[in-house]
Parts: sequence; C-alpha cells; structure tokens
Amino acid sequence: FATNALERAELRKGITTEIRSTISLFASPSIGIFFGTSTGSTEEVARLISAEFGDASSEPIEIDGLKGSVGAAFAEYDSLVVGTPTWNTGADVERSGTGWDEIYYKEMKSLNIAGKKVAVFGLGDSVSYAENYADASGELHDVFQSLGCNMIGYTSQEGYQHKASKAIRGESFCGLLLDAVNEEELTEERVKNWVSKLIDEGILETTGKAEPAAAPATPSSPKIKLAATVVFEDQALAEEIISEVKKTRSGYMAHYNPRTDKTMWIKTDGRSSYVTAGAPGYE
Ligand SMILES: Cc1cc2nc3c(=O)[nH]c(=O)nc-3n(C[C@H](O)[C@H](O)[C@H](O)COP(=O)(O)O)c2cc1C
Repeated sequence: FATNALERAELRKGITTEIRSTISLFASPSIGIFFGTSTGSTEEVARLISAEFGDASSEPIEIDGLKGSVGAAFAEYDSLVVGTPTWNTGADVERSGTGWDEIYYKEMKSLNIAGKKVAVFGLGDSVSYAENYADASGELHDVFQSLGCNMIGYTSQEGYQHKASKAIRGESFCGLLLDAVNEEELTEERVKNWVSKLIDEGILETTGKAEPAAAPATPSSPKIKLAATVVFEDQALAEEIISEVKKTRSGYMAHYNPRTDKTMWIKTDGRSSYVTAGAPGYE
C-alpha cells in the first residue's frame, strides 16, 4: 500500500477519478458553470471545464441569457465556476464585453450568495495585451468576493508571458487564466489541472453548515459508498478503495455535514480532500 507522498497522491487521484466518474448518477449537478463571451473562446473553455467535471457540473450557461433571473440561476448550485474574456476599452471596469458588465453593479448587487464557493476563469491575450492580461477576470473575482463568496482556484503566474494584470491577487492569479490566442496548446492541460485543484479545494462539498465530526456509527454496517450520490457497481473495487482510504485517514480531519449526510475528509495541511457517505467512523 501507498507509503510515500507520491503514491498517496496517485491513490487520491484514483479515488478522485472514481468519484468524478460516478458522482451524481442520481443527483442534479452541484456546480454551475456560467460564462460570457464575444467570439466564443470562453465558451469553448467552459465546455472543457464542464466535460472535466462530468455530471457534477451543469452544461455551460451563457450569462447574457439570464438577465433578470441571475439570482435564481445561481441559487440552483452549491458552487459556481464563472468565466469571462477581457476587452480593452480604456476603462478600468466593465471590460468583459459580455453580459457580465450589465449585471455586476445592478442585478448582482442585491444577490444573497454569501458563502458559495466560486472559482473564476478568464481568457485574454498575454502577448498583445501583456500589460492588461485578462484584467476583466479580476473584476469578476472582486464582484463575487464582495458578495461574501468563498473564492477558490487561485493559480500560479509561472509559465505565463504577461507583464501585468488586474487579475493578480498577492502572488497568484485570482483564478485560472488562459490564452487561446498564443497558448492554445496549453489550455487542455491547464483546465485538467485546475479542475483537480478545485476538487482538492472542496468544490464538490455542499455548502450546508459543516459540523464537527459526529460520534462513530456502529461498526457493523459498512457502507460501500464514497458519497451519498456515489454508488459503486463493482463492490470488490469499492471494498478495495474504501480499505485503502481507511488506512490513509490519519492526517485527515473529518467534517460531517448532517444536511447532506456526507463526511468531507480534509488533509491537515488543507491540500487535499475526499468525501464519504454518512458520519465518519463507520469502519
Ligand atoms: C479589440 C480587442 C481587445 C482586447 N483586449 C484585451 C485586453 O485588454 N486584455 C487581454 O488580455 N486580452 C484582450 N483581448 C483578447 C481577448 O480577450 C481574447 O481574444 C479572448 O480569447 C476573447 O474571448 P471570447 O472569444 O470569449 O470573447 C482583446 C481582443 C480584442 C480583439
């Protein structure tokens, strides 16, 4: 069994893949993907992200069609992944060139979405607009942050060609930035890595109030499930995965959510997590 960090990471990845491929067989998606676009690149990336999440996310939804019902649309999901391009207008704000600009300081101002997990992605041209690379992603981020959302999915600036960007927070980009003009060949891998990171950061966890770990349930009734919505048809595989997971549990903190009856196991360094059905301690 996995003895070093690398092996454990691989195991976790395997489990995550299992979760991702089987999640939501019976449930509606918990992640809503919303985008604006002018010439289609941001929509293409939204489709890649949606495909990577599988059934855990919605199909991409264009923000322009939602005027007047944005609140209701966001309310359908526990977490949001939101994307925008950037257009250089000379102004500091409302530079998405899409429907986002129409709603940021009007309809969105009164939304009650505090606590929702939100991850931003943005497209730009890091060579022609090197001083203003994907600026509008920063505004998208700030609007959701000002509504009290829990912003996740920050990424490193390493490997990018820009000189400056209004989407930098601290040392990081405030989300996933992409450049379909100059670096299209990197998009798919960047998306894959980012979706894994979002899963590690708990995007699949519902927003119900997390409670401290409950008392262990009776050991006599093990559940061969990784989450309430995840059921393994291959019982032998399920047994194997569960038994491997059990061994790695030291170093993880259990967060039981009674609303969803799921337990989120978060590594003590906060860098990875997974979900099991029911209260912790049924082994
Ligand atoms: C007129 C024009 C202005 C642009 N301004 C910026 C800019 O200020 N910063 C940036 O990073 N990209 C800029 N871009 C690049 C676009 O953001 C990029 O092409 C993006 O992929 C478009 O996304 P969309 O197809 O979803 O609209 C600009 C492109 C054009 C044609």
